[in-house]
Amino acid sequence: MALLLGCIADDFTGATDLANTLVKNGMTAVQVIGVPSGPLPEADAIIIALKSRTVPVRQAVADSLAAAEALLGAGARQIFFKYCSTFDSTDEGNIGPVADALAARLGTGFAIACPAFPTAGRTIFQGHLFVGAALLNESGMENHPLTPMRDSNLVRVLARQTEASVGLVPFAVVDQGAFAIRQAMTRLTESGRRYGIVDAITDEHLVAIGEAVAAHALVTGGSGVAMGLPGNFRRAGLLPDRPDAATLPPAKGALAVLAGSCSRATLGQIGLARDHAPVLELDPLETPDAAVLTAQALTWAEGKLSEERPIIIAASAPPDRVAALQAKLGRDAAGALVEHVLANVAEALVQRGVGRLMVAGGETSGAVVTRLGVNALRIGAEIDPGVPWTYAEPNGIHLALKSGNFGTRDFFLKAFAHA
Ligand SMILES: Nc1ncnc2c1ncn2[C@@H]1O[C@H](COP(=O)(O)OP(=O)(O)O)[C@@H](O)[C@H]1O
Ligand SMILES: O=C(O)[C@@H](O)C(=O)COP(=O)(O)O
Repeated sequence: MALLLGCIADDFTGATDLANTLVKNGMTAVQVIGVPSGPLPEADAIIIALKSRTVPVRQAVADSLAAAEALLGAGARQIFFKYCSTFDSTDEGNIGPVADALAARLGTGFAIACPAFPTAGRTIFQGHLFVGAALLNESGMENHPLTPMRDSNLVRVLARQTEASVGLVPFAVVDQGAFAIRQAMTRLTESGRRYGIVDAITDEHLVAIGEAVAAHALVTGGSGVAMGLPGNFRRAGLLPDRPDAATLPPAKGALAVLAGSCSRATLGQIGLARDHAPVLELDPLETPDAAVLTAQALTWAEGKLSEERPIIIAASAPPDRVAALQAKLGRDAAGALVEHVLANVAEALVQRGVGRLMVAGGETSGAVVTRLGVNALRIGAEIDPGVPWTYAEPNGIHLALKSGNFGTRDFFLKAFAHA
């Protein structure tokens, strides 16, 4: 099986989200953890999951270029740079600098930037990103612990992260389909734009955008716009029908949820789960000590592990408590403390028989998956848009990596009905 699409994702939940979209649209896809040191697995699409969303710019660029090299070396025909559907980044980056570096490596003068994901409520109109009915900067994302998003105008946000000039392919063009989009991109290129934010409100728009970028060396965006890419390979006769792309080995072992996301969605999911499953809420503000918090969690979990009902351990907190911990320790140290604790707990729980583990939060998932020594994730059935169960290799456990913002309120409970 020849590699068709080579993907670089800036966090681990995002990588799973993208892999899920590609599998649903008929590609086999494997998520590889970190820049691979050996040969890549066989698949139509490989998604290299990096933890590059919030690291220093220079490291994000170096890791992304190394990932691109591995994918190109394996024969990838197109490179997809996946970032968050809420465009999570800071004014320094890392979306702009990584896109710049990949564009230079691939020798391309233009790439789209389209994080839209209408199924999950992310739409773009006149360059402004909406989350449901709210502008990005009024959606709760303005309080994100690591990447607060305080401007919904993506042309402006991306322009702050790159020397290159950024334009817009507006709704009125996108709505006319692939040919019109292609013409608009040509006009942008001719007027010196190196990036085009592309409006999209429906899946039909995303499919048309996907078709319009068939010949692009580099595509950047959320998982939504990837839904149009398998069709390009199919039309080119490169992708056969793959009816069972999402089958995993049977799941076994005890159930657990670890939550490090402080998003509104995750806080709501924990709130609902309290009535149905044992929930431990860690308090890093009261006890900013990783060893003590880890011990608290493991003592609490004793005797509670079961194959029927998940235990839930959460560090998640509302914005005022997150801000208080950050004021005490600094933003990065606060995040790192909680990630370290949840990685410790994950490692110990797996040693104690947890075989089906849900992790809420992208950075949190990065810390947990790295600690567990996972090399690759095979993609299984979807629980909610953007979140599939996966099978971790070589560990043999089932993992679900939930973007903080994704999932219905009963997500933690219904997830295990699929496991
Ligand atoms: N109580 C808390 N105080 C401060 N930071 C926290 C707290 N709980 C979690 N965090 C940190 O917040 C960040 C959440 O980011 P992430 O896991 O990517 O979630 P999301 O998917 O919602 O973006 C992580 O770095 C996590 O360690
Ligand atoms: O595109 C998305 O929204 C997700 O795939 C994603 O990137 C998740 O990031 P976190 O919200 O930090 O988990």
